Amino acid sequence: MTRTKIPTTAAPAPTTARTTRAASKAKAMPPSTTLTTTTRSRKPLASRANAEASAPKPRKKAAKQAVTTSDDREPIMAYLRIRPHLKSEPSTSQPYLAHLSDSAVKMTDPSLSDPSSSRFRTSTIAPSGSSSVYTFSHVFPPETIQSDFFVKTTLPVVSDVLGGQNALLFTYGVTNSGKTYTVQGGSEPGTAGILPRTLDVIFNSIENLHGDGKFRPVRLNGVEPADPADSLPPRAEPPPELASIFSLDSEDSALNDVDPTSLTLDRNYEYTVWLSYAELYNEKMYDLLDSVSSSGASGSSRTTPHPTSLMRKALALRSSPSTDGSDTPGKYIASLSHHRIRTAAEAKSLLKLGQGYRRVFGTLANAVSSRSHAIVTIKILRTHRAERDNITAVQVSRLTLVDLAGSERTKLTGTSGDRLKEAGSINKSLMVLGQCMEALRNNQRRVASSLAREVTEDTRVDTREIKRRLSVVPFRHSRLTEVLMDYFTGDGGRTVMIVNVNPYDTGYDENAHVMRFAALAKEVYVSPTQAAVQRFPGSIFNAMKPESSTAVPAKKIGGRTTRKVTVETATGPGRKPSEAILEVVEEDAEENAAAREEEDEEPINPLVDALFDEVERLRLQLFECELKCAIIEADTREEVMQEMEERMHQMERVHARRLMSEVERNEMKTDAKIDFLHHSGLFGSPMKSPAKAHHNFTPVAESDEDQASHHSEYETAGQEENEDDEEWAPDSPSLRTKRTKALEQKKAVNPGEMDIDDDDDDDDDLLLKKAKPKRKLGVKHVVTEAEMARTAYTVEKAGSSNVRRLTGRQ
Ligand SMILES: Nc1ncnc2c1ncn2[C@@H]1O[C@H](COP(=O)(O)OP(=O)(O)OP(=O)(O)O)[C@@H](O)[C@H]1O
Repeated sequence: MTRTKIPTTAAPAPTTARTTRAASKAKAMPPSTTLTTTTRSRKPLASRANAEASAPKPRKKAAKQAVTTSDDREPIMAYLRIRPHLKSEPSTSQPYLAHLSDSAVKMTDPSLSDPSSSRFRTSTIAPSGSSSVYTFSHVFPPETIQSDFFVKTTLPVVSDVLGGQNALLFTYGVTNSGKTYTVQGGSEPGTAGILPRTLDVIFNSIENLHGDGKFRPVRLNGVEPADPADSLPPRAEPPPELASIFSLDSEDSALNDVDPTSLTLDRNYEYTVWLSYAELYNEKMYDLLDSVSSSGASGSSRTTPHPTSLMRKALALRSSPSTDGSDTPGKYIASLSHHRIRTAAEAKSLLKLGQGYRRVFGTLANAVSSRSHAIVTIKILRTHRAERDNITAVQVSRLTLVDLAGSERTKLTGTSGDRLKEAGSINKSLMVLGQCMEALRNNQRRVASSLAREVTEDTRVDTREIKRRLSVVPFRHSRLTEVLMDYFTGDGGRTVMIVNVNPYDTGYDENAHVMRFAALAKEVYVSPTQAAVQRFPGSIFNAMKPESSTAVPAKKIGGRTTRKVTVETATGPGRKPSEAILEVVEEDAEENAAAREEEDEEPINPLVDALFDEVERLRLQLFECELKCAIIEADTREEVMQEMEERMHQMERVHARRLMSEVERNEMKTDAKIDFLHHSGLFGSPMKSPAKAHHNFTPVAESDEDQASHHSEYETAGQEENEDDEEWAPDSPSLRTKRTKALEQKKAVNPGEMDIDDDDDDDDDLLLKKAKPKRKLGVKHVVTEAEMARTAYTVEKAGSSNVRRLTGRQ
């Protein structure tokens, strides 16, 4: 195995930790400015965290001098990863995301090019424009391989953590966009995700630098003496009944997929690595490595249902005490188990076990994809070799990796009932995360503009005035933001956001929201240089009780949710299907809410809290209404389209029939006229006697057979057309008979005079009359060849002009 040696950042001197913290606090301000603070006032309400994150604490004097340029602050790093189109998925149209450059993408609303397409749209909110350009720290095209992605996004972070800093890395994106693939990886060799690679790099780097594990991490940043038994993983395999139900396969190729990268570390230090794995499901925090207890399967037959009881407790969040050597307003998950790991393979097995439990509970909840946020925390305890027995010299750094659940597409997944509630919880936590980002960014901007005014106008700005204008950052309105808040308040360390997007078949609107979130997040500034190195003064440490003795409630806690679920076991070829009845007991986390409130240093304002709850409730309602509207809109559009299409077809058929009958009628009329002229002897031969002329005229009124055939034709056409059509059909049999009768009467009254043309009110005949003056029968007249040709041309022209008039063509 070849290893790449990469030098890591130099370890910060432990003695500077406090100074750096203070400086970092001041750095949680707008880009390029910072303000040194010396005092810490207590903040009212829930805004304390916000104020600490964003508000400057200017000294009353020399505020101007305190404003200095800072180059060590950076915005949240935002990386975009575009998911490739999978062969297993149906081929779709072009992606709506175009890769412009290494840092920019263009998103084009597909409904603009294909208005009938509804698969992309789930919202009735109009898009802001036809296309938008979004910029990121780096954009990774679909063909990016896992190792390249890891080196560019995560390796620097791992280096920081080994160097004594904290870091947060989280993935954000809609369902099916590739978040889990990015974090955990695929099943093919070489497709390990950033989490297993991180473990590989850590253990490659600390080879021969392992500490003896005398101390273990506790709370957010604390340490305590380790119990020798605690330092071993609790169990390497899941309970047998769960393994049989869900076929957890230990022969996973992902476990053997090892990243060879190694970082160069300071060899004066010894390291121990600790792992915890929690999930946030329905706004409740669970320990995935220590929260499932199983009473063994009682049934002996595989075909008969056997009861299994699964119990897990929701864990509370508590404020990190300042005695842990940090005044970071952070929260930690009380009673979350930390497991010491010695090899990367051990860590991967533990994670696999946790994923198995996550999958178990996810399956019990009928989830088809990750419906919970997974939080993996790797803590590294570093001790100088010269002080390996001194607990006060232990430094703690942590890397938190969060695989966020995708936002639910209610329209496309038909979410309802419990699923809607679950989706509501996910959306709530993601929404609050977005709100926090927005509030932090706005606060930082306000502070920046106030300080800029102070510098340019050389006037002192009232600090209280600045604080008043800062908005509350609602960290406490979701467990997710609560547990991550110390990263966003400026003290946490480097924060990396990975945005996953599937530009093929997921909701355009949802992806547009994700992009907007990313755009917002990368404008929030954090302090990557803040060393989370902790040194504990002996007096402080001795005054503290171990977390395990205070945090773990010994008594049985009420308020549990118990439900029975029937699960069909995994079946394979030759295996009979079997069922298992699982009793799932979930302790209600609300039980601990009172204790949680007690722990908070200051009570929250109930009015503000209630207002926030109301805002969240209304937003959720708005979201649901939008989805309902989208569904109704889509259905209505489809109905209207179908109706319109049907009408258009009908009109097309009617017009086609009209046109045909008109053309036929004109042809017949023209033929009849020419025949009439022939029979009346006007073409080419002298006019015969009037009696003969009359005799010759008669056949023009068609034979009975012809009349019958015409009659049936018109009847058929008449059935299909409007009644009006019959009126203006001048050659209808009835009209023809009338005309013949009138002609005969006229002849009887005045046999010497008879018009050749009797259809005076017809346009065509008018034209014909113009071309050919009336002639009296009995007058000897020879029609010349030129006259005949002119007449034929005029008749033809009249017929085609009629056709043009009907079809509307020129
Ligand atoms: N970069 C990639 N290369 C190849 N396949 C990928 C890639 N990203 C994702 N996939 C595949 O796409 C599918 C969905 O990915 P994944 O499960 O990671 O999505 P997700 O965002 O975690 O979804 P959910 O939030 O519902 O859990 C999986 O089959 C995964 O293997």
